[in-house]
Amino acid sequence: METSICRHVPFNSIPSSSSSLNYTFRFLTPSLPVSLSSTLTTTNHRPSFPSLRAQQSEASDGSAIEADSKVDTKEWKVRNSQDEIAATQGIQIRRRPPTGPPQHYVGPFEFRLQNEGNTPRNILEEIVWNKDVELAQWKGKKPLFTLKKAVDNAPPPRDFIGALKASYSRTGMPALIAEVKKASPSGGVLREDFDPVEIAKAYENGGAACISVTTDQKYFQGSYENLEAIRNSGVKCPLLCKEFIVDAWQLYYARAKGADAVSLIATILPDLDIKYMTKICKMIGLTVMVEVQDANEMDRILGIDGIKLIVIKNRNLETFEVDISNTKKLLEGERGEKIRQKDILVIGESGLFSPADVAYVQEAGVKAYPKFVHFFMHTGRVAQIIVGESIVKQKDPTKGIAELFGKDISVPAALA
Ligand SMILES: O=C(O)c1ccccc1NCC(=O)[C@H](O)[C@H](O)COP(=O)(O)O
Repeated sequence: METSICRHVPFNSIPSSSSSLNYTFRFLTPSLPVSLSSTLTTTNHRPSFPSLRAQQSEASDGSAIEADSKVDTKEWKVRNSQDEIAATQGIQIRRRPPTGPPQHYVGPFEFRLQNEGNTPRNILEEIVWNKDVELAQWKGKKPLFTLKKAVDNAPPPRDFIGALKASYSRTGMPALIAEVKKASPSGGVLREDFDPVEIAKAYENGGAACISVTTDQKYFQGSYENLEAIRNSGVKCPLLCKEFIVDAWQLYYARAKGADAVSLIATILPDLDIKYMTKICKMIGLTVMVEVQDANEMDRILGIDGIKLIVIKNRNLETFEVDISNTKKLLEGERGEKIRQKDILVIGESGLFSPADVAYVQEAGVKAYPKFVHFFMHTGRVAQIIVGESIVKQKDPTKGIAELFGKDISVPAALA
């Protein structure tokens, strides 16, 4: 193995409060999270910070190579500092492969084996690394300023939360966000004859409140074209763009393609990114939900102001294990109380296949209120669910919804 090194210090042992890291962070991004600072400037698969590059080139006595080397070093430190900040919040997913330091780097704190650890540790990390490469290509083709124009011309955002509440009030059962997805890493290809618009219409006819559309191409065989086609097809249900969002560019793109809502994944995104992305969503009219899978993530998100929708995932994205009691666990005790106080809507997600599963998550987080109060109370309990596999696999997804709920929840013709 090639080495540039004499001693190996594990990544986590680099002092996260080192002045060099803090300096780099402030220098590049006075007010934005590091990961978002690249939104406006990245054009290839490695974030290059042109303004910094320009400054460095001017500062060196005309030596472009030396300047490039310094910039590479700074970029490398910035990327690593991103992961360090995330790690302090319990985030294990590394946003990019931790490639070794640039050739000329002689760091004050660390020496490292080159290429060590450049294999994703799990499927989620692999998806995120791939997203980074994909995004660089997309951004090259559609820079942010062109997207901003497209957002201005997009069909107006619809009331995602209103649709969920209306459905729950109508049926007394969790409002369904029905997922249009062709394949998934855990389930493989779920449906060969996949017509996204037909499936979305079948869901709407079956009583879905909202529709989730997976847009990741490589792992879910989804696309933004599917999202756009459903939006333009006359389907009235508000649309969730189900993506692995790692960059604000994706928010603009989702809105431009007609999305009404997006989901942010706490397993991937540090708090600062979530706060910043939430602000952007508000600006462009997207409803935000944040997905959590454990108590630490739930506590982090409950500490962020302005989050109105929390998705509790029953599938561990790192291991694929499904455990629907996760929803119940995360709503117990003080957490449940805080959710009620903050007026947050909870969505149960993944692994729901039967009326018993739906009833189980519906009961999760329920306090001992009289039944008629439950009927009007959306917060603090699971009054909405996201379901993909169990209904998309059915020959007739409309019937699939009735089977999932154990009854017909479609909107009566007189109300439609
Ligand atoms: O579903 C997967 O295999 C998967 C793997 C890695 C990351 C995310 C994954 N799923 C994303 C989703 O959000 C699911 O599509 C959603 O929870 C619906 O789940 P289900 O009803 O079990 O299809």
